[in-house]
Amino acid sequence: DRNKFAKDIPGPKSYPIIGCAHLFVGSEERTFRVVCELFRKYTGMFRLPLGPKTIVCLSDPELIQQALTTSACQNKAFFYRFLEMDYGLVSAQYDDWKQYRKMLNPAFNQRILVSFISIFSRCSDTMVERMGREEGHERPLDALHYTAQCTLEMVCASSLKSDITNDPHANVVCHSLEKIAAIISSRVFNVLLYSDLFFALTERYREMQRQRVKLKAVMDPILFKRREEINQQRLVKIVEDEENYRKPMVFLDQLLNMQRNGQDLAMEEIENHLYTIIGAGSETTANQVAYILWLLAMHPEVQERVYSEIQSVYDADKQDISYETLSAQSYLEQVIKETLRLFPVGPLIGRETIEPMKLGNVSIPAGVTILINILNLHRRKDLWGDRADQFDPDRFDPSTYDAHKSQPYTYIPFGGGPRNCIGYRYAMLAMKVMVTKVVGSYQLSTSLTLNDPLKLSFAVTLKLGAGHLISIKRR
Ligand code: HEM
Repeated sequence: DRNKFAKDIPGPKSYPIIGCAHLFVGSEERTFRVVCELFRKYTGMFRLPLGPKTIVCLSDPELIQQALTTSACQNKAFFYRFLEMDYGLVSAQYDDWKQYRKMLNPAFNQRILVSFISIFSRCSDTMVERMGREEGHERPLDALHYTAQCTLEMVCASSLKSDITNDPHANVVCHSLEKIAAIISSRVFNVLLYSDLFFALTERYREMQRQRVKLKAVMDPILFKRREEINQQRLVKIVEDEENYRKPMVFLDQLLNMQRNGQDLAMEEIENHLYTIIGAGSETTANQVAYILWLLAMHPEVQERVYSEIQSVYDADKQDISYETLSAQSYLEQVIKETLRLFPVGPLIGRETIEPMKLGNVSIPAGVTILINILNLHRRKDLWGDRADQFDPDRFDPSTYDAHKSQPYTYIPFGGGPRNCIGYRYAMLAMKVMVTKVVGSYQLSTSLTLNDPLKLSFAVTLKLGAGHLISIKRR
C-alpha cells in the first residue's frame, strides 16, 4: 500500500477512497478556515489523504526547514500543475528549474533592481494621483484596486520594458489574473477537480480559458514586439559583442537571449516564464501593499511614525527616492516585515519528494506531497508570543528581534531554501516606494479592526473577503 508510510502520522479521521475530502465542502473561505484549524491543531506533522493523494502537512519550523532545503524534496506539489505554467519558475520540476533559475537570476541582480527605483517611483505617483480622485467621497476605496494596477504597470515597465500606464486594457489584465488565480486555487482541496479531464467539463474551466484569451490579447503584442527588436539587434551583431552579451539584462530580454544547445527557447517556454513573472510579481506585491495600507489605516500611531520618518528622510517638497533614502526608512521596513508576518500573501506552498527522505523521524517515500501553511506558522503563539495575532512592528526592531536567529524558518514570507522567491528584493523596494508615496500624500483611516470578520481565503494569494477598505485625506 502506497500510503503505509503514513499510518503512524496523526491526522483527522479519513475514509476509504475520499480520504478527508469531506472536510472541504462549502465556500473557499470555509475551506481555508478548516485548513488553518487543522494546522493549528497538529503542531508537528499531520497526514491529509485527499482522494488519490496523500499530503503530509508540516507546522513545525524544523520540519519545514528540512523540507524546503533538502534536494530530495524540491519538486513542486501536484497542484502547481493547475497553473498550466509547467515551464515557469514557480511550477517547473526540479531538473528544468535548476537551468532556468541559473539563467534568470542575473535579471534580479542589485544593479538592475536599483535601476528600477525610478520606474517604481513614477508608477506610484500615478497610483497616488488615481487615488486622489476618490478623496472626499463618502464611501471608502478598496486599496487593492489601485495597488493592482500599479504593480502590473511596474512589472511591465521593469521586467518587460513596456509602458502600459494608459492602456485601457490594463485593468482587464488585473481582473483576469485574479479570476484565474481563484479558479486554480479552488481545485487544490476539491478532489473532484483533480482530474484534468473532469475539470475540462466544468464552467470554471471555460471561464479560465476566456480569461487567458483576454490576458494574451494584451501581453502577446508586448512579447512579439520585444522579440522582433531583439532579433533586429542580433542582426546588427550587437549581442555578439562579448561585453554586451555578459551584461545582465531585464527579465524578458534575458529570456529572449537565453540559448540552450545553441537554440532559442521554445515559444511555449518563453510564454510560461513571462506569465509566471507577471502573476508572481504583480498579484503578490499588490495584495501585500493593500494589506500594509489597510493596517496603517487601522493603526494611526504606527502610520504617524512612518510619516515622520518620511519627513526626516525626504525634502519637504520633493520625494526624491533613491536606494539610500529607502535604506534609511528602517521603521517602514519593520512595518512591512510585520505585515508579511500577519498576512503573508503566499500563504500555502507545496513540494513533492523526488526520492525517499526522512522528515524528523518519519521515512517519506518518493512522490509524496508536502504542504506548508506560512500564515499559520507566522501566528503560532509558542513562537511569536500571546500577542501573535496583533499588529506590532516593534517586534522587528533590529535591536531586540531574535526569533530569526534561533530558528530562521519561523518566518518565511518569501518561502525558503533554493526555491525561495526570486523577486523578494524587488518586492521590498517596490513596496517601500509605494507606501512612501501614499503615506507621504494621504492620511489613511478605516473603520475596520482586526477583530472584525476578515473572511480570509486562498486564491494563490491570501485574499481578504472584507476588502482592503480605507478612506484617504490629503496631508
Ligand atoms: C510581497 C511580495 C511577494 C511575496 C510575499 C512573494 C512570495 C513568494 C513565495 C512564498 C514564494 C515561494 C513559492 C513556493 O515555494 O512554491 C515565491 C516564489 C517566487 N516568486 Fe515571489 N513573492 C513576492 C513578490 C515577487 C516578485 C515581485 C516577483 C518577481 C518580480 C516574484 C517572483 C517569484 C518567482 C519567479 C518565484 C518562484 C521562484 C523559484 O521557484 O525559483 N515574487 N514568492
